[in-house]
Amino acid sequence: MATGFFVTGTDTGIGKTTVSCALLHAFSTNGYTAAGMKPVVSGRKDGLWQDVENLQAASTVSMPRKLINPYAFVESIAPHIAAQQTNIRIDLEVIRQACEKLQTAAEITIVEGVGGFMVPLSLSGLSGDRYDTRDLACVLGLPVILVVGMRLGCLNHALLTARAVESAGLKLAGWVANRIDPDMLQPEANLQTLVEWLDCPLLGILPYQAQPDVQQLAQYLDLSRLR
Ligand SMILES: Nc1ncnc2c1ncn2[C@@H]1O[C@H](COP(=O)(O)OP(=O)(O)OP(=O)(O)O)[C@@H](O)[C@H]1O
Ligand SMILES: C[C@H](N)[C@H](N)CCCCCC(=O)O
Ligand SMILES: [Mg+2]
Repeated sequence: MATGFFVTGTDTGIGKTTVSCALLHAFSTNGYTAAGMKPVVSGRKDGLWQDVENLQAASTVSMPRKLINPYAFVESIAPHIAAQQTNIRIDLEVIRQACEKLQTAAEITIVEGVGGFMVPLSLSGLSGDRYDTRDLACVLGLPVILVVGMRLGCLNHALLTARAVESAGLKLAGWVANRIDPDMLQPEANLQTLVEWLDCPLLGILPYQAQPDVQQLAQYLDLSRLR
């Protein structure tokens, strides 16, 4: 099995952190040491970057903040715009080295992306200067786990993302159905569609929980299905 996974999703706010934390718990329940990483975060609330806090809390090893989260921006905006505003260049090599250190400290590293799979990270979008979260996943060279936030529109987003992962030359290790919308119509038919159309294993179906409990949600994940 791989020693790390890059967790991407169908959008921002669809459960990447929730699933990443559940994965960390699932791995630690299975006897692995596990470290969470959020290379780039934007959006500080009440003095905290909640994604980083949650991943840190779900990890079994204690690592320096700078390694867990090399880049943190205050405003809740696209990271390359936040980077531009603060004159900070997101350096993929810095992230790669931090990830490598986490990987030597823990048996499994779970890296949460930012937003969806093709979020700009470079300061400039002019051709030649461009890189995004897909390039980050490639630099880390980790197999990808796709979190699908189950709501109307997710079929298109999930299939586009799977195609982008594959055309980047990365392995899709599995996908997770996260029931974020309790009122979604035809959830089973949508789920079945993705089972048929996504060419990677379904690792679990996480139920809707008004107050998500990542330790409980971990029980819905079957790590033995990871490809
Ligand atoms: N299974 C679930 N049931 C109910 N609510 C959920 C579930 N999974 C996630 N949520 C809620 O949805 C919101 C977004 O989840 P989360 O922060 O994990 O998304 P994300 O994809 O990591 O977002 P971001 O793009 O900001 O990193 C949170 O309020 C979270 O508690
Ligand atoms: C602020 C939010 N929660 C994330 N941290 C950043 C999401 C970036 C999305 C960029 C985009 O695709 O438009
Ligand atoms: Mg998150």
